[in-house]
Amino acid sequence: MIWVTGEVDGKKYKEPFSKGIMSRSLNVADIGIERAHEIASDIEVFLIENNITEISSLNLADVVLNHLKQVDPVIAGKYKNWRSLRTSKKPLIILIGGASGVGTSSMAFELANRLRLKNLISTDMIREVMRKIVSQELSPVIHKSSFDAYEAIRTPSIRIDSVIEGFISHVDVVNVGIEAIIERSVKEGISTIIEGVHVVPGFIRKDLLDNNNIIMFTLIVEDEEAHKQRFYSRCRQPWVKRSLDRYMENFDTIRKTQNFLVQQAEIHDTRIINNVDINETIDIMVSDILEEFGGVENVKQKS
Ligand SMILES: Nc1ncnc2c1ncn2[C@@H]1O[C@H](COP(=O)(O)OP(=O)(O)O)[C@@H](O)[C@H]1O
Ligand SMILES: O=C(O)[C@@H](COP(=O)(O)O)OP(=O)(O)O
Repeated sequence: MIWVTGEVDGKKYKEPFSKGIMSRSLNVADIGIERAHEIASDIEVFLIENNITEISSLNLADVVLNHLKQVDPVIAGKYKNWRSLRTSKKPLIILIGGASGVGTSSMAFELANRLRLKNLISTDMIREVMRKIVSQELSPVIHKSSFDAYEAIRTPSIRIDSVIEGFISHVDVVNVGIEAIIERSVKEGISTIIEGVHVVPGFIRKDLLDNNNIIMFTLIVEDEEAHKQRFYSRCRQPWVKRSLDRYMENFDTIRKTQNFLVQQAEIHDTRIINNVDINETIDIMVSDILEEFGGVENVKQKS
């Protein structure tokens, strides 16, 4: 048996070396699960051949890194960045926004798996809690969807486009919940992914964005037909209760919200990803995250 030792809050721990845990951590460097298993086995053989029965997690990471450098320097670089990210003193907060149907929940789930993050929050759920607290009379817009909130606007229209006005009023309320989750994640030191249509560039308080390891993505589906197709595929799943007709009837307003999200992302320098291929989207997100935070000690470097 090979033991891996470590220390948390001054307390020492010891656990058996597991090829499963190691290959999952290697997968973060984007090498595929089979290759990750092979490398984990190679590392085990190396430890056995060198009569190592106990190794600290830090030294183990060095063994892995040295091995990866011989196998593939690019993978070694990604693994190194990932290690820095894991040892960062600030939690990582990933925000994924995009109009209804573009794939924010699917991509957030995939990303959580890839980065081994356990805290995944949907803004639809934040909104649902808010709906129980804030009556329809007080805030009619949050009792609607983001794309038809304009139907609930009571005040005289102040913007040329009422759909966008409704969208802004709707998001503005849910955004309070998003900020609260960011604050709590920072306070507790928990890395978190927050996803949904309510993640809009320019809405989240600047001080929160500036002082923490926060990265935001705006997902889009450029092609209209492909975007429609996403609703078909979502509604085909037997457990999904949302009606396809409702999204098809509101498709034009959903596209308008997407245009607004793109505008906001451009103004606020947020990465826009055309979410066509799942793997490509994940690769872009992971590489942006590693690039932005992989090499830093704790807080994002400001230019
Ligand atoms: N890159 C992609 N390629 C193909 N299908 C996708 C992709 N991203 C998401 N989907 C599918 O599109 C549908 C809508 O995705 P979902 O994550 O529910 O969107 P959202 O949360 O943004 O409304 C789902 O059936 C999902 O499996
Ligand atoms: O408000 C909105 O645009 C959608 C967002 O959810 P997703 O389609 O992104 O999951 O919520 P809905 O009211 O349709 O349940």
